[in-house]
Amino acid sequence: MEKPYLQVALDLLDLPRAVAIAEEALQGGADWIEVGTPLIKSEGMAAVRAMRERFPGHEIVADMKVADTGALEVEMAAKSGASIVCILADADDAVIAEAVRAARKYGVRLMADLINVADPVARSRELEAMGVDYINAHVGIDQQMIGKSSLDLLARLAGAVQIPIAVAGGLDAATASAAVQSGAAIVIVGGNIIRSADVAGSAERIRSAIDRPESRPPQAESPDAAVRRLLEAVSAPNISDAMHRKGAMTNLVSICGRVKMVGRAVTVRTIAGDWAKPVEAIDVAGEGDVLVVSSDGVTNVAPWGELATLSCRNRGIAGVVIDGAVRDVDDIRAMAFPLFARTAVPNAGEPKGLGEINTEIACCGQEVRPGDWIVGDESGVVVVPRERAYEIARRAVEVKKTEERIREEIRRGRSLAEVMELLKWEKR
Ligand SMILES: O=C([C@H](O)CO)[C@H](O)[C@H](O)COP(=O)(O)O
Repeated sequence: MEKPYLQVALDLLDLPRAVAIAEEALQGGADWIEVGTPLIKSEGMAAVRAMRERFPGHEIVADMKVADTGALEVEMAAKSGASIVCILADADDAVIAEAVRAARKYGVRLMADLINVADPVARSRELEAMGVDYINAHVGIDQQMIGKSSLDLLARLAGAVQIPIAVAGGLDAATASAAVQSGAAIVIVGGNIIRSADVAGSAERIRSAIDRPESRPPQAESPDAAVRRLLEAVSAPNISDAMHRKGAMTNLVSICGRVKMVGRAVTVRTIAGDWAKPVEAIDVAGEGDVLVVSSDGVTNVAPWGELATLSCRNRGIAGVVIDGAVRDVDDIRAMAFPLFARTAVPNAGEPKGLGEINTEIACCGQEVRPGDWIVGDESGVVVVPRERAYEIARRAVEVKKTEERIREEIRRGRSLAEVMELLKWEKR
């Protein structure tokens, strides 16, 4: 079998950054350079021309995602220097036929992107018969965030076509290796190369994984464990960014300073400073849960203190959030327990049993339901709705990755405004 190609997808907005990142990726062993769809939308065919001029010896792939006017768009990309042009596999046959005619006329190859195709096997066969040169088993970035896998799509295509198959969608070294073992001839990687602080090193790791693929048994993981693992890897600000800057609780401080908290909510509504319900909720909560206590606006009485905290720690509870006051702060700090509250007061309330456990509550400006995910760190606390937890956790990981590369470019001497092109992207 021919050595698989590594195609780096430059899904960036800024051409000089894209050129610099392409250089580093080639140093790390990438072969083909993809001018990503976001780059084409931001910079147009100038991006394809620039890559052709800067990298004359490499295949330049223009990810046009052609949906209409097949001939015109293939011609534009070909005349700008692309050697491979990407079209949407789902485009009408009339578009595909025109794209194939233009590709032949201008001496370029066509890659059909299976993103969102209902019957990928049947469509791949049709595309091969129509003259498409490569099939791309691609799961798009938004689809990846809800758990769709490009490896699953690739597996469905086994033996379906004779033309080379590319694979794209969230690949890293381990999944790139698995893709090659499943027959991929071209491995396309975007985020896990271009957003890394060490682009050349990341490309190199993927290069060696595809050149010497290893079999690793897939790790079984429950959906809850996956969400927890992902949320533990990111910060509360990463999550807030992933939620379009929503979900943050207000006016809370981390009583123990530098602690991290991740868990599913057990909610408590307590009334008039009652501390019975919050304490009873400790026995309702399980290991890894977070108690979220709404205290009815009361801040002059503490429904929480050291003994409750100790009890939580014994049960393996991940943390506590109270939109009111706590006491015994010095003892709690000695335990370094994740406790978030508005303030501290010395007086406790009475254990009257007023309130409810595990009902929907309003707490620090957020609605919290039992089972929602709660993440806290020194920046504050965010609430992640349970039905979108996996997606938001995945998106937060992407936010963190994006920051890795930005941080590296700032370390190299550029300003944040320059890296982010703030002036260009101000809303007009
Ligand atoms: O084609 C892509 C996507 O639709 C954005 O344009 C990506 O290049 C492709 O998904 C590869 O990128 P990663 O998924 O980040 O590896």
